Amino acid sequence: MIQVKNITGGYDKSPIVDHVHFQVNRGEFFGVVGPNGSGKTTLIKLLNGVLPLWEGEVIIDRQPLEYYGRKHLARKVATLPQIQQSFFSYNVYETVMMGRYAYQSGFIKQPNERDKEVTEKVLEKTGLVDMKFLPLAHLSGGERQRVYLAQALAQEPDILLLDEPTNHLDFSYQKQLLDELKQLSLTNHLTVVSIFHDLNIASLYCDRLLLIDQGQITKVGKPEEVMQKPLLESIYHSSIDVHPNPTLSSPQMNLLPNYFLDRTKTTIKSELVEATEEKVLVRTPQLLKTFSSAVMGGGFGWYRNFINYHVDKSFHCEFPTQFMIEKCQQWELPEHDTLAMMTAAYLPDYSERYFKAEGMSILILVTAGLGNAVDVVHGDKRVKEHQPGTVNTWVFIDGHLSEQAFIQGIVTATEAKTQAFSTCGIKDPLTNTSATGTSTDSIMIASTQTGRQLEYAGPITFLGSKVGQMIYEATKEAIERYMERMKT
Ligand SMILES: Nc1ncnc2c1ncn2[C@@H]1O[C@H](COP(=O)(O)OP(=O)(O)OP(=O)(O)O)[C@@H](O)[C@H]1O
Repeated sequence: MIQVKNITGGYDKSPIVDHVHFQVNRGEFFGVVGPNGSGKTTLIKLLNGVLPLWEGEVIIDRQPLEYYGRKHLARKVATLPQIQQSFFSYNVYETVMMGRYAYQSGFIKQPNERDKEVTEKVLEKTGLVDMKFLPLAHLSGGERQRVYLAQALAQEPDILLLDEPTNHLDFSYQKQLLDELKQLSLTNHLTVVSIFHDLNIASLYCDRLLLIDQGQITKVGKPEEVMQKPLLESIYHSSIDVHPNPTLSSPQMNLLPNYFLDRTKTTIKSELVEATEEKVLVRTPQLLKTFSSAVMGGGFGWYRNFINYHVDKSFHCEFPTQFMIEKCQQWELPEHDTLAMMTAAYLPDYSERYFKAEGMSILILVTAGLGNAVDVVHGDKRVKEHQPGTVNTWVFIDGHLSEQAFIQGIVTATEAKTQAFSTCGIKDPLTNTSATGTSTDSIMIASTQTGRQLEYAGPITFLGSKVGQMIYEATKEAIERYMERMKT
C-alpha cells in the first residue's frame, strides 16, 4: 500500500530523515516511535507531500506521490491536522465538513447529501453529536483533537496519517479513539500510520512499529521485536523494564525512576511476626514483592501486610477472596496493601526459621495440619473437595530476586515440604501412599528487592539451599506439633 523507498528530506540543508526505507501494508496499524526530535513528524510530512523528497520515492497504491493531484491525494490520504487557531471561529460541524472538500466539485462548492451523511456518521463515531454547533474556541484540547480526527475521517481516506492522535485525550477517550481506529483498520482495511510517544499504547494497538532515532530507522518489526530492553534503553537513555502484559501478548514498558530505587529498608526479622489463634500477621514498613498462591493478592504483587487466617475445618465459602477482603476491612488493613491466606491449622503451633548472613536474611513461617493429607499422584480422587488449606508456607527474603528466583524458590520450597512429609511418614488416608502435601496448601515468597542480587533459587544455589533446609525443618516441626496436638 505504502512503499517508502530510501527517502531523505528535511527543512534546510542537512537532512532530518535520512535514507529511510520501509513498507506499510493495506489495513495495517503501523506505529512510528522514537525520542523527541528523532524525525517522526518530518517523516509524516514526507509521506503526505507537505515536504518535498530530496532523495528516494514514496509509492502509494503503486503510484508515486507526485502522480496524485491535491484532491485525488486527499481522497487517498488524510492527515490528522495539527491544531490550527484559524479554525477556531468555525463550529464543530463546519470543521468536520471541511474534510469533504476533496469530494466537492464545481464553482460553488455546496455539500451534497452524501457529504452530509458522512459528516453525521463521523460525528457520531467520534462522540461529537452533542457538540456539533459549538465553536471550536469553546472546546477543550481533547475535544478539539476529536474534531480534527473526525475531519480526517470525513475525507474517507484509504490511509490515515496521525501525529500523536491521543495527545490531550483522557484515558477513556484514548481507548475509545484507538479502538475505533483499530476497528476501521480491521473491518474497512483503513491503513493507519501513527506517531506515538507512549510505547505501551503503541505496543497494544500497532501491528508493527518503526523505531526511528536521529532520522534513521533503528528497527522495524512487531511490537515484541522492537520493544527490547537494551535497544530502548540505548535510544531513550533511560532505565526501562520490559514485561509481558498480564492479559495480552503485547510487551509493556515500565520506566524505572531513580528515586524509587532508594527506598526505606525493611529488616526481615522474627519480631515482625504477631501470632494469635485467629491469625498470623506480619507487617513490614516497606512493600515487599510477592509471588504467591494466596487467596487474596495471589500471583505477583507488592504487599506490606501478610495474613494467615484461621478457619474451621468445615469452612466453606463460595467467594473466599471477598470473604478475606471483608475481614481485612474489619482489621483496618487496606486491601491494596494486604496479602491473605487461610488455614485450618492451629496457628500458635506455627514453626519459624531465621537465617542472616552474607548480605541476605531469610524468615520462614509454616503452619501445618494434616486433616486432608494427599498424594499428588492420586489427587483425582479428591477433585471435588473444597477444604481449606492446611500447610501454608511463607518465605521472607531480604535480597533482590529475579523472576526466575521467585519461581525456583517456589519449586525448592515445595520439594522441601514434600521431603518433610516423607520423613514424617505422612500417608494419604485414601490411598495409603506417601502424602506429598495437603489438598489446598498455599505458598508465598516475599522479597525486599533491595541488597544482594539473587538470580536463582534452585537447591544448589546459596539461597535455594538455605530455603530448602529451613522449610524442611520448619515443616517437619509444624507437622510434629500437629501430631502431638492430635494425641491430646
Ligand atoms: N519547520 C522546521 N524547520 C527547521 N527545522 C525543523 C522544523 N521542524 C522540525 N525541525 C527539526 O527537525 C528535527 C526533527 O523534528 P521532528 O518534529 O520531525 O521530530 P519528532 O521526532 O517528531 O519530535 P517530537 O517527538 O519532539 O515531536 C528537530 O531537530 C527539529 O528541530
